[in-house]
Amino acid sequence: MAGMYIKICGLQSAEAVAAATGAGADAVGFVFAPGSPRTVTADLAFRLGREVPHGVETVGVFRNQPLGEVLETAHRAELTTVQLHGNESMADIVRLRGEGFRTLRAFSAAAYNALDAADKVAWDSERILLDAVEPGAGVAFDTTAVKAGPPSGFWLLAGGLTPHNVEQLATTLRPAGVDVSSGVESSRGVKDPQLIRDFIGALRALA
Ligand SMILES: O=C(O)c1ccccc1N[C@@H]1O[C@H](COP(=O)(O)O)[C@@H](O)[C@H]1O
Repeated sequence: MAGMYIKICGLQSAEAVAAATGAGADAVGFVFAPGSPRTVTADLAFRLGREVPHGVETVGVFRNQPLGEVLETAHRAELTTVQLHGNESMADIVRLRGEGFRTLRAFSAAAYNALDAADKVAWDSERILLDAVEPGAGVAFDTTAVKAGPPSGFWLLAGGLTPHNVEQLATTLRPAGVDVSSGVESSRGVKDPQLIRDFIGALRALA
């Protein structure tokens, strides 16, 4: 698991960013999706992003927002990466890449399984994330969906991960990486630096 990609999402403080990057996270996430308890402004994400070591991705999380708004926020916050959690298209991904951003496209396991064969091939060539139906709610991922036919390319596992279950789920499902938010919080929307370190430590301890 030493090579597993780890993203810690929904950060709102310098302390949480330091806990994630200090423990060896590959990516930190800032939520811009409306209605989340973790939403930040572009200015705060920019300031927090300045504390992130070179090589660690700074990911903005969006959900069904107009692409112009996504681009403006991503440029203003100087993000490296845009994560899309709604009905965004492959054309949106191509446009974002053209503007210099890396991308992650999230699907619920059920939505991914419902893709037709051609769409699956297309999305498998992108970096994708498989999540619970309600992202950011600590709801467990439906593992049966992936056991039937996991993506063939780079994919992240998310949804209800914690320091206690991540090693077992990652070992069983074999994603390229994992993404967590609720499972490293002391209460909804409030990150716990020790839980962040425990989560990363649970994976990094395994060679
Ligand atoms: O974290 C949020 O509030 C959020 C809101 C809207 C879309 C995505 C969101 N977060 C993503 O949800 C998973 C983490 O889920 P969990 O809380 O660990 O169960 C991760 O992909 C976040 O980027």
